[in-house]
Amino acid sequence: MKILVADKISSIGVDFLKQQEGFEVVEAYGLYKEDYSKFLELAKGSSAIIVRSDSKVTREVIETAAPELKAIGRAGVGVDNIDAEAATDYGVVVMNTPGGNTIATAELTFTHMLCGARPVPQGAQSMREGRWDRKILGGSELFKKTLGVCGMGRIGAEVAKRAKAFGMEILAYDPYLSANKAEALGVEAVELEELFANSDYITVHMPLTDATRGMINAESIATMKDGVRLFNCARGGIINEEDLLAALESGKVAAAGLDVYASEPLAEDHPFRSAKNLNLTPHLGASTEEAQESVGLEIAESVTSVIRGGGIRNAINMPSLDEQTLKTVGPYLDLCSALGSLVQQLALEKIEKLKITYSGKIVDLDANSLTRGIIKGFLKDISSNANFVNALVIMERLGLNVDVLKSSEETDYTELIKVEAECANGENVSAEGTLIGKGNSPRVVAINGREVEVEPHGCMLVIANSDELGIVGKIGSIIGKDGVNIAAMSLSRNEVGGVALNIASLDSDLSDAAMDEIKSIEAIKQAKVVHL
Ligand SMILES: NC(=O)C1=CN([C@@H]2O[C@H](COP(=O)(O)OP(=O)(O)OC[C@H]3O[C@@H](n4cnc5c(N)ncnc54)[C@H](O)[C@@H]3O)[C@@H](O)[C@H]2O)C=CC1
Ligand SMILES: O=C(O)CCC(=O)C(=O)O
Repeated sequence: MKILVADKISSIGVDFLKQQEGFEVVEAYGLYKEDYSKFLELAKGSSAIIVRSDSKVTREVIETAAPELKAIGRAGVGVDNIDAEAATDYGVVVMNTPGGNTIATAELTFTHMLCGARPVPQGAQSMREGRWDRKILGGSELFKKTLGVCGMGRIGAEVAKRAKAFGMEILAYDPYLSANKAEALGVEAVELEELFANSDYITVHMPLTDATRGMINAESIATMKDGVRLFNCARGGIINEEDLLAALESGKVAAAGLDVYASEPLAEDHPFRSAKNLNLTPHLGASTEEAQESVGLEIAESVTSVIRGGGIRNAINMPSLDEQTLKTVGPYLDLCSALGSLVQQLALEKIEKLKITYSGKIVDLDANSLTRGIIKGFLKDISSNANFVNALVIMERLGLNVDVLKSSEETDYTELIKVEAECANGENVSAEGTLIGKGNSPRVVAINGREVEVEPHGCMLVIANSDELGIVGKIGSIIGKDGVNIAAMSLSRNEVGGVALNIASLDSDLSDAAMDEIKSIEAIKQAKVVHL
């Protein structure tokens, strides 16, 4: 299995990958920018692609690597360089490593804040240039100043903790910040306008989204204190670059520090490079030994786990599935897939909606994974690449609603999964199943509400017929004549002389001629071979 490491990650991560049996690790640092067609050539057939922020994993890259591509790993937080939608379409898990570079980025932010308060970079530069600029390089203190933190997530919170140690007051703006967390952090949660109006220092720590793009611009800067200091170690574009330049020029903004830019790398002749009171770093937030070791190893482990069919952690395009959850839901997944596939194959009309009901002790399990398992099975014969990642998206694209219910109603089983398909003609097709015995064997225990007991795998002949004498014999002899062995048979009927349901598990498929003969028996209402 080829693992393409497109950006330089820590050698600990690369060594971990190289130690994995069956992995061919291809290191292609810088190739994305230097020779894109060679990069695409290398991407072809990769099971995983690992990046930091230099290489982009676009739809074209994903299409090129598909269908082998299973995982895209981002050694870092921001996934703006990965087309997650395309990855989902192709059933590829996208994972990042939140947390691994939090401290590194919080510390760099604080470095920028300190350099915004005291002109250390300017002082260092003047000393290199042989000057002694004591008189013009005065600064101010962080102590007793107000810091406005926009985005009180992992990094924002770490910055706030450090600011408190420096004796700063902290205002926080984050629409998703709970009152409890604000209290625990000792920060005052406020609206954005209040933060802008009352802060001496403002730092942003949120992703670049439609809501955050240009959040700090000429208009909002005008509402800030004169001499405010601005910092961005999150994503370029949150602070409007032209407006920042103008505000630095006018002195409205006394100092600023940036680690990230609307376009990276920053152009050689970008006006930022000569702006006064502006400290720039080349996207160094995560560039500490510790952070890189942490995210490099973490992403190598996460990618390996996904490729080997293990737990999925920190996935951004599907719910993560830790080893423990996987262990608990694992035994149900074959059953789920079989039930989904069964209703899809048994429906004679166009299906308009799926209804899934979980009853009994299963309601405590991770329903999302089970539902994805059912839908994956449902889509088996509809979409060639349906998997856990893209199952829900494919259903949405097909316009098929999925209702999920957790029921407290008692059933004959300690746990029961029921999958019902509502068809265009108003008829429902349903299959119910459970796990039995110590080995947690999957069993289909009802079809269309009729009790059966069938092991759901291989070839199954499902027959509905009017309950008449000798039908089973007739069917058996046609199957035997066709040279097919019946492994098991389950019979059920609603009432004597009513409608009977026969399910024959077959060792191999029936010929068309045998199927025609079965269908020609007058009492047979429906006969279908399903493959699970
Ligand atoms: N400079 C660098 O090298 C690095 C930059 N980053 C960037 O820093 C940013 C923050 O990272 P983390 O703290 O790890 O992420 P996080 O997900 O823990 O925190 C982001 C916070 O932003 C908040 N938020 C979302 N939309 C918002 C809005 N419209 N207004 C205000 N707040 C909003 C969220 O509620 C969340 O609390 C990300 O953009 C990440 O890509 C992260 C690591 C390194
Ligand atoms: O990999 C890097 O150095 C960039 C880190 C970053 O921006 C992030 O994790 O969001």
